[in-house]
Amino acid sequence: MKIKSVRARVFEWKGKTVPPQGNFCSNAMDLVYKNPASQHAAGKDTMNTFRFHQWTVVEVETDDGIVGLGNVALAPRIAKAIIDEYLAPLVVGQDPWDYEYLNQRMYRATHAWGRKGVGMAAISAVDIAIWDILGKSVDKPVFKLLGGRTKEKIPCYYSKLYRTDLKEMQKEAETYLKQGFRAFKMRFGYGPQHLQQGVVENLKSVEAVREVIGYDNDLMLECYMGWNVEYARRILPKLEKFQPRWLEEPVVADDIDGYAELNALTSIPISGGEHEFSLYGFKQLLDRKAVSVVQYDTNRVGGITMAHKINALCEAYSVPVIPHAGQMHNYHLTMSSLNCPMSEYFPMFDVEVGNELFYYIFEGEPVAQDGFLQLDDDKPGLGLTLRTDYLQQFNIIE
Ligand SMILES: O=C(O)C(=O)C[C@@H](O)CO
Ligand SMILES: [Mg+2]
Repeated sequence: MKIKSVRARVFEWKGKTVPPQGNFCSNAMDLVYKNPASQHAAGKDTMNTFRFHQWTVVEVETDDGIVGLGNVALAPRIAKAIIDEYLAPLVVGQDPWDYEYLNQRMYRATHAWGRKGVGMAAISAVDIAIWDILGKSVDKPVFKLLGGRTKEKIPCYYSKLYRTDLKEMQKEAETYLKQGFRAFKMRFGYGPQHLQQGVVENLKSVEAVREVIGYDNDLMLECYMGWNVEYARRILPKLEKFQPRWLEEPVVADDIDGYAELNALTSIPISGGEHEFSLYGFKQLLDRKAVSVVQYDTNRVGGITMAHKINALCEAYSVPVIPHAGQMHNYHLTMSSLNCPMSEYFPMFDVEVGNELFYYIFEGEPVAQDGFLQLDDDKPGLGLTLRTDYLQQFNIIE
């Protein structure tokens, strides 16, 4: 079997989107003041540069007609250009079963500029499509090629609770508590630039959610790189009483020493990894004890080939892996490793930040039942197909 072609298309959502609400989500751009001289990169809402209403879909076809589906959501147009220009020529004519060779070929050929960020995300999309082909070619789900079923079903956590009105957040938590979720991730809305009032607001929001879900359910806290070490040093001790399962991405991904200091500071585990890339990136995080939970995203980190290696590395360090965002490319890694205790889960919503877009492009994503997800032993490959019913709401760039 040989790879015959690689097709990368950018799906640009032109449908309805939910406008920014409240303080939504602290993030890295919060620490950059709005310069009146020019349009702030994030426009009105600082989360703007992190919203992604496009997705690049990759279809790798073999000479015997198998089509593998891959995807990338970071800088989709740039990722498409990288795939068209650099990656496709490296894999066309090759045997998809040589997936380690092909992953290394793409990683090394683009190493001068692509070892972090969108270069690795583009490689991820091609690699995911290759694994879809492998599963389809032997009529097995991808997780069966990675180690098989390690769980009867996958526990998942409800992930949203962006910082809007506290009563709204409590209603949202109540709704999903009633749907059987036993773990919840909420977002802070305030950071250093909001001074002590912001600290008070952050603590109030955690208290409000804890009031609804109680203390016999997991609560995770998301900062999305919106703090700095000084601010985190001040607020973390105040958060311990809420017993969070982890606090996520307090500072920018490059501040590994900052992560390590905060991870050792209190009883609250620090998590991260959705903005880290390659096996070596995670070795660095583990060697420096920067995180207590690893959260790579398989469509960013270097694909299934790379994520599978990182799963093994994290197991050796006894650091659990709970991949970012849910989505099928991550669920197969979680199902196939005992060191992956649960998955993140965004139910299908109106398009807001962009994580939801996956549901509007792909058919086959599992729907959580009572806080669990199931993968099908008899669905070959990733178990995804392209939807047609929302196609009208996308601009598609070939
Ligand atoms: O789901 C996450 O962990 C993310 O970082 C998504 C982003 O929307 C902010 O939470
Ligand atoms: Mg996150």
